[in-house]
Amino acid sequence: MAELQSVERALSALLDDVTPSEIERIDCTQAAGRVLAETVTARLDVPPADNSAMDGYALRHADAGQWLPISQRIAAGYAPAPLAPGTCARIFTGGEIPPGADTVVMQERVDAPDAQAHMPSDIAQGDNVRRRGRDVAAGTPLLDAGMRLEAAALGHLAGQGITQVGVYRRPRVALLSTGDEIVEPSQSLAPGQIHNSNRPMLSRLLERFGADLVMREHVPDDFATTQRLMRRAAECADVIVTTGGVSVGEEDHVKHALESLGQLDLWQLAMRPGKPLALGRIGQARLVGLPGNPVSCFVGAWVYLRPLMGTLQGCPRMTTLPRLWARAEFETRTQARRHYMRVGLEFTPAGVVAHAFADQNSAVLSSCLAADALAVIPEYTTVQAGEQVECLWLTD
Ligand SMILES: Nc1nc2c(c(=O)[nH]1)N[C@H]1C(S)=C(S)[C@@H](COP(=O)(O)OP(=O)(O)OC[C@H]3O[C@@H](n4cnc5c(N)ncnc54)[C@H](O)[C@@H]3O)O[C@H]1N2
Ligand code: MOO
Repeated sequence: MAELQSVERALSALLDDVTPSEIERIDCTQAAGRVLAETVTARLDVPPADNSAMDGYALRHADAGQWLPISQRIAAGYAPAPLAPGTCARIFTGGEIPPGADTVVMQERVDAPDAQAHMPSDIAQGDNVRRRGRDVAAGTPLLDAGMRLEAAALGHLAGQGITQVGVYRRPRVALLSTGDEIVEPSQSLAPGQIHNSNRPMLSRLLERFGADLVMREHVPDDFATTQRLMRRAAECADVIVTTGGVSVGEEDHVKHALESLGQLDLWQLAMRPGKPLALGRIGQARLVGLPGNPVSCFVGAWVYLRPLMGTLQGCPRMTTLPRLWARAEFETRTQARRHYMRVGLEFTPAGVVAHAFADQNSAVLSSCLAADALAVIPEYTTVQAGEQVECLWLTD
């Protein structure tokens, strides 16, 4: 039997000479979830001028403790006039501080019976003034290359009046589902058949990882068709993901087709689930051959496809999953394969607790439903309930 390869070895074989795809300029309205390919420098101060943090009155701090005539009214959106000495200005949240004023008093603290207002004396200079450039100063770095553009980053870009950004092209992925027994969810099952549950599950995970799914095909269990569809996939995709057909059976054609078209880099891993996982390449395209069992696909996607998508998109954060320690609410024992157990995490005041779904068989997709993390149980280890286990947090 072939020697089992470590997950680390497989990851380095998979990622070693992978470089980020080309850069494209896109509209910010289309940029959610994309990976920034350039450092963005702020060109504007945010806020662009000193403004009020409260509805109230703007004054010179030197005039605190006095009755002051109200010389102007400043709503947000309008340019103020300079503040006449010895007066105050009615001002609203977001209104620009008039030249000459340096402090705002919230209206709840002000007695203003008619056109005059009494300012309290216990105020500090600068109170309730949001200074120009407090959030972002023009000329400073705003966003770093390699970050995924999510809500706050998109808000920051808009705050700068930026409408286009350079991002890495999304990796093109071909998803091939092998197996004569596999039928679409819309079809009813004949004896021996099962529905294709891996395809929608992997499609969703790949989309979360930033992939552009350019081909989805069912591949029957014959060598010539497997070879033909894999060749076609290599022509249109950066990454070919196959499911099933990588084990040792006579109907497992993926490895042979891969060897005939390109090269098999690595096969047979010391991990559970996912032992027969195959890695290789056809021309420029990478191939990740996931075992057919749904849990092997789910775990394989998090452990291999996420780092691959991250590397292709120039996003270092996606190449590893965040790790945390949790108290095991279960017992388990491993042999020669490292076990990636699906666990739900409970965040308690006393720490994080990991609950494992009772049936951890690789054909039992139910174990992934409430999985927040993969508890990584090393080879030849016994875990007792109450012990700490290291978990990989399943986050985009
Ligand atoms: N003699 C041996 N047999 C097996 C070994 C072994 O070492 N020696 N390894 C076992 C392990 S571990 C795994 S994992 C499986 C993986 O085999 P394959 O990758 O060739 O996958 P298939 O046989 O095609 O399918 C496995 C299982 O998953 C079901 N499946 C496949 N595709 C889908 C899909 N798209 N949606 C839902 N379910 C799917 C398929 O019907 C099978 O039940 O091999 C073991 N055998
Ligand atoms: O390696 Mo298989 O995925 O354990 O069942």
